[in-house]
Amino acid sequence: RPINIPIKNRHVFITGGSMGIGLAIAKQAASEGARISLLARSVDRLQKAKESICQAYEVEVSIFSADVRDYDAVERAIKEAGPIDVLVVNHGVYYMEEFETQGLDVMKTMVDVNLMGSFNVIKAALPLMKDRKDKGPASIALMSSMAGQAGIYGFAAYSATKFGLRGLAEALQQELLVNNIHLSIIFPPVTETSARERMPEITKIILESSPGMKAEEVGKITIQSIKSGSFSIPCRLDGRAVAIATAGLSPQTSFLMASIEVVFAGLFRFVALLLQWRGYEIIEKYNYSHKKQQVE
Ligand SMILES: NC(=O)C1=CN([C@@H]2O[C@H](COP(=O)(O)OP(=O)(O)OC[C@H]3O[C@@H](n4cnc5c(N)ncnc54)[C@H](OP(=O)(O)O)[C@@H]3O)[C@@H](O)[C@H]2O)C=CC1
Ligand SMILES: CCCCCCCCCCCCCCCC(=O)[C@@H](N)CO
Repeated sequence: RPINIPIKNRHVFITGGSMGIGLAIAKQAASEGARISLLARSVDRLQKAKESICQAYEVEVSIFSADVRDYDAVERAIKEAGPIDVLVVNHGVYYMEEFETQGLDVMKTMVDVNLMGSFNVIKAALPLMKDRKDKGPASIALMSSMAGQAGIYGFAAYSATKFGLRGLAEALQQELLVNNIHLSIIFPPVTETSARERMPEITKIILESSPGMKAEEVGKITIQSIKSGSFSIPCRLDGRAVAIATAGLSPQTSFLMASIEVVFAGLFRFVALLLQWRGYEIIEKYNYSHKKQQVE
């Protein structure tokens, strides 16, 4: 069913809100009159983020320093912040490398921060979210990635964590229906943020056809789509196409989008196969010209 989730005068709590996409989401929510809480590790960056929001908008901003891997620290922060109406689980780390050479310690960091960290945040926030004053429709939004809709060369471990968030969102939505809490999951393409982007050559070539987005655009779309209760949130036309191709058994709050998914399912599968074809061609050419062994 279609749903409306108000933002104005409500409490929006954003993990990883001190920079990049999280800060852009915070600024968009602030511009729409929300009370903001930010959680991240570096106090310095949190302070700067708070200043930059308060300079532009007259809203209350609270900051909390905690590592999402530390459940007790997360719980303390959330209890201090008070009942949450919109929880944006945005924190995340990414390291792109072939699975074979990437260290297990690096993979574990991604699992611990991206997946376990998200469990910690949601688990700590749920009791307070159920306790929210107005009992109006509330939201939990998870930050995935287009690499959480499709596996891409060099993203093996990262993709696994971002695919994981989708399973979490689909299952949790069924549990939280009774509490009028609505799940969203965002799938941005490569976004210009401060984070360093070292990646394999092949990954670079595959991503060449997908231009970068600005964090501000992702922030705008995220808040706008949370308000309209969208479950899957693609960020651009290409993302929309991938979302239709990978709709699977995910919920859909828009009758229009549901109809498009049903009618064009076959066509979008065809387009997906063309994309794979092109991707595999890139990989085969690269391997051939670098004289890597190739199985026919
Ligand atoms: N940039 C991109 O191209 C894309 C990014 N994404 C996803 O969007 C989200 C944000 O990415 P982006 O803005 O680029 O990232 P940034 O690196 O710019 O910001 C990450 C934020 O998360 C916080 N953070 C990182 N680790 C922890 C931790 N252990 N505990 C608490 N906070 C933490 C950081 O603060 P601090 O370090 O101080 O803790 C910071 O506020 C991530 O989930 C990412 O996977 C998805 C698609 C594309
Ligand atoms: C052989 C397979 C071909 C498939 C083609 C699909 C094309 C989609 C490109 C989308 C790129 C999204 C990357 C997300 C980056 C991210 O999450 C950041 N953290 C890293 O920059």
